[in-house]
Amino acid sequence: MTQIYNRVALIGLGLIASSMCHAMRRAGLAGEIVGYARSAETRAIAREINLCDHVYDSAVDAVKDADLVVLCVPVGAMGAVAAEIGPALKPGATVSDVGSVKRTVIDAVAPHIPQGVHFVPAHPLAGTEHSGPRSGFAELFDNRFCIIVPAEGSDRAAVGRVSDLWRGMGSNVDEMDPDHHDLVLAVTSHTPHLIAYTMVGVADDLSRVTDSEVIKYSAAGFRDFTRIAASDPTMWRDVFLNNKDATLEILGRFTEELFALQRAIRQGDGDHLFDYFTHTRAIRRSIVEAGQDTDAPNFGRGPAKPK
Ligand SMILES: NC(=O)c1ccc[n+]([C@@H]2O[C@H](COP(=O)([O-])OP(=O)(O)OC[C@H]3O[C@@H](n4cnc5c(N)ncnc54)[C@H](O)[C@@H]3O)[C@@H](O)[C@H]2O)c1
Ligand SMILES: O=C(O)C(=O)C[C@]1(C(=O)O)C=C[C@@H](O)C=C1
Repeated sequence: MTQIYNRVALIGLGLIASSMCHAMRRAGLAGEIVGYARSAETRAIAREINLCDHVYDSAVDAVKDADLVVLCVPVGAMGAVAAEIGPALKPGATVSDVGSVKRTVIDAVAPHIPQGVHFVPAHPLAGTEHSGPRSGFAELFDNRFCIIVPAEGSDRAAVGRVSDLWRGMGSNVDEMDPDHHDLVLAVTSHTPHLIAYTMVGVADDLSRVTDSEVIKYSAAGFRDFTRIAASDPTMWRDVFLNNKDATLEILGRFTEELFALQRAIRQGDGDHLFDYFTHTRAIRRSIVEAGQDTDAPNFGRGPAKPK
């Protein structure tokens, strides 16, 4: 693979940024990778494990000479980071991000991108429940989608280079508009996380269960279903605060379906349950066949390292 950027700066050095470092190095996509994280502890870890070629103590210093700057912070922090680095960006550079929500991130970041700098928002549909600079691995993006969300009138050459970078890191690339992205992700990612967090909360409410039995008898169902509830609370707080309308819409639909199933159970309506499960099983099986599933490489199988 050939080098795409001379110098890439990653702001925020957690799971996604560290995986990008490993994946870019694996394919030789960047001449130099530099980084910045807000906390001194994260910067120290990044230096200790040689995550980047250089870790700066300020975001402004990190982005100064970068050809590509990728914002890898929680979505609620994107606007403030963009405001800080905006004046230091090199003319002709590209700013991208990896945020899980696109509309509010674009609205928060775009006003801080100076004339002559390109903005190409992106979202890799790949992650694990782990976070921090030690949790990344080169294969995270292999065979996963990265959704590019270019603004109308974006420089196509800049969009093309960001797309090539993600392809070089192993991803398949698609483009979407921001509102459609946020609705799709509300169904496929955001609401499932909320429900998983809730299921753990329900188990915790039954303290008799949590005290010992949830651990002792934790069946594969509970474990599989709630793995994602171990994910970072800051990241997920920000996702819900920034994708309010779409997640509330999907939650409303989810609740309606749940009530219908609840009624079927109360009324002993086995036909309803059977038909519903038959239909949804077929859909779930087709997802497995399409490869967008836990059977796909590395889905949720990052190294189980603490933050
Ligand atoms: N984890 C996933 O599964 C996943 C998948 C795709 C996209 N994303 C998105 O990627 C982004 C990063 O997520 P992650 O999983 O790498 O998180 P993470 O918690 O592993 O890392 C976040 C990093 O940002 C730093 N940070 C937080 N606030 C900051 C600020 N104001 N200024 C500078 N640095 C700051 C933290 O110190 C940390 O280093 C988020 O926007 C998230 O929505 C996450
Ligand atoms: O596998 C996981 O742990 C994830 O939650 C990854 C996941 C997802 O929901 O698929 C989480 C958030 C993202 O923005 C993209 C990917």
